[in-house]
Amino acid sequence: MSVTVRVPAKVNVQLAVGAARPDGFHDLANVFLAVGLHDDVTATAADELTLTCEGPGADQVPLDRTNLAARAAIALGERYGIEPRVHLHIDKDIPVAGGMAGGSADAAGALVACDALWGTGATRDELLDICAELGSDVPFSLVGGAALGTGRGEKLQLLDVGGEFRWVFAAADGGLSTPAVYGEFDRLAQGRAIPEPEASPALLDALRRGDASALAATLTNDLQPAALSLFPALKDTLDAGTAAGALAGLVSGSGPTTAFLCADEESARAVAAVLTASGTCRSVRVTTSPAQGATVVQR
Ligand SMILES: C[C@@](CO)(OP(=O)(O)O)[C@H](O)COP(=O)(O)OP(=O)(O)OC[C@H]1O[C@@H](n2ccc(N)nc2=O)[C@H](O)[C@@H]1O
Ligand SMILES: Nc1ncnc2c1ncn2[C@@H]1O[C@H](COP(=O)(O)OP(=O)(O)O)[C@@H](O)[C@H]1O
Repeated sequence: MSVTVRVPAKVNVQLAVGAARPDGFHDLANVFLAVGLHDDVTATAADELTLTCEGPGADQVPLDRTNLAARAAIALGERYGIEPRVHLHIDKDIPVAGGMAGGSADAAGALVACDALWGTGATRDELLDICAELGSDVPFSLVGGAALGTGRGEKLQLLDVGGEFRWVFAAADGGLSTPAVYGEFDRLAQGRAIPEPEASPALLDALRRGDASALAATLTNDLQPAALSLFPALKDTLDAGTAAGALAGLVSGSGPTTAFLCADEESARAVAAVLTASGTCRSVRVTTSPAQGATVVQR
C-alpha cells in the first residue's frame, strides 16, 4: 500500500529578523506564502526505512536518516510506537537549498503520508507539534496558504489572501546554507540595534485585498543583504527581472532563489523569457500563489 502527498514550496513576502537568541535562533515576523511548485512524497510499506529521490538537484539530497523526510517518519513512529518500516520516494521539483523550504516540504509530506499509511489517528495539532520539532519552516509546509510565523517561524497564524498572485522564480547556480545566511546577518548587524520583528500592517492588508501592486511595494526580506553578501551575483538576477517589468524582485528566504512578483500572466511570461535569456540564473519557473498545504493526492 502507498500514499502520495503533494507539498508546496514557499516564498517569504516579509521576513523580519530580530537579534540572535541565546539558543542561536532568531525571532521572526515571517509572512509565508505557499506557491505552486511542489514536491510529491510517496510512502510505501517496506521492510526497513529507505529513501529515493528524483528530479532537479536530487544528487544533493541526502538519502540517509539525515533527510528531513526520513526524520519525519522516525519522529512520527517514535511518538506512536511504530517501527518506521517504510520506503519514502521524493519526486522533487522545489529547488534544493534554494530558500523555498524544499526539505521542510518533504518533512511535512512524509509526515502526512506515513500518518495515513499507519493510521495513527494523530490530530492536526499533534502533527504540527512534530513539524515544529523537525524545523522552523515545517509547520507552514503542512498548512500552506498564507500565514504569519512568529517565534522562530513555527508559531502560525493563518492569513486571508484575497486573490491570486503571479510569480516568477529564478533558481540560482548553487545553493546557500540557511545557518550561514543567518550567521552573515549577525555579522552585518554587529554594532547596530536590531528592532523587534513585526508584521507590516500594509503588507497584510495588500495580501487580504489580493492587490499585487500594493504587495510589491511592501515586500521585504531582512536576510537579503546577507544572501547578497554571500552570493553577490544575485544582484544581476534581481536587476534583470525588475528591468524586464516585474513589479518587484527579492531573494526568497535565505536564498539564493530570487522571486519576482508580476502584475499578470502576460507580464510574468515576459519576465521569465528575459530572465532565461539573461544567463544570470540556472532555471526559471512561472507560477501562482497561494497554494494549498500538504495534501494526499493518491492512496
Ligand atoms: C530562512 C527561512 C525563512 O522561512 O527559510 P529558508 O529560506 O532557509 O527556506 C527559515 O527561517 C529557516 O527555517 P528552517 O530551514 O526550517 O530552519 P531550521 O532547520 O529550524 O534551522 C536551521 C538553522 O537556521 C537558523 N535559524 C533558523 C530559524 C530561525 N528563526 N532563526 C535561525 O537563526 C539557525 O542557525 C538554525 O540552526
Ligand atoms: N528532503 C530534503 N530535500 C532537500 N534537502 C534536504 C532534504 N533533507 C535534508 N536536506 C538538506 O537540507 C539542506 C537545505 O535544503 P532545502 O530545504 O532544500 O533548502 P532551504 O533550507 O534553503 O529551503 C540541503 O542542502 C540538504 O543537505
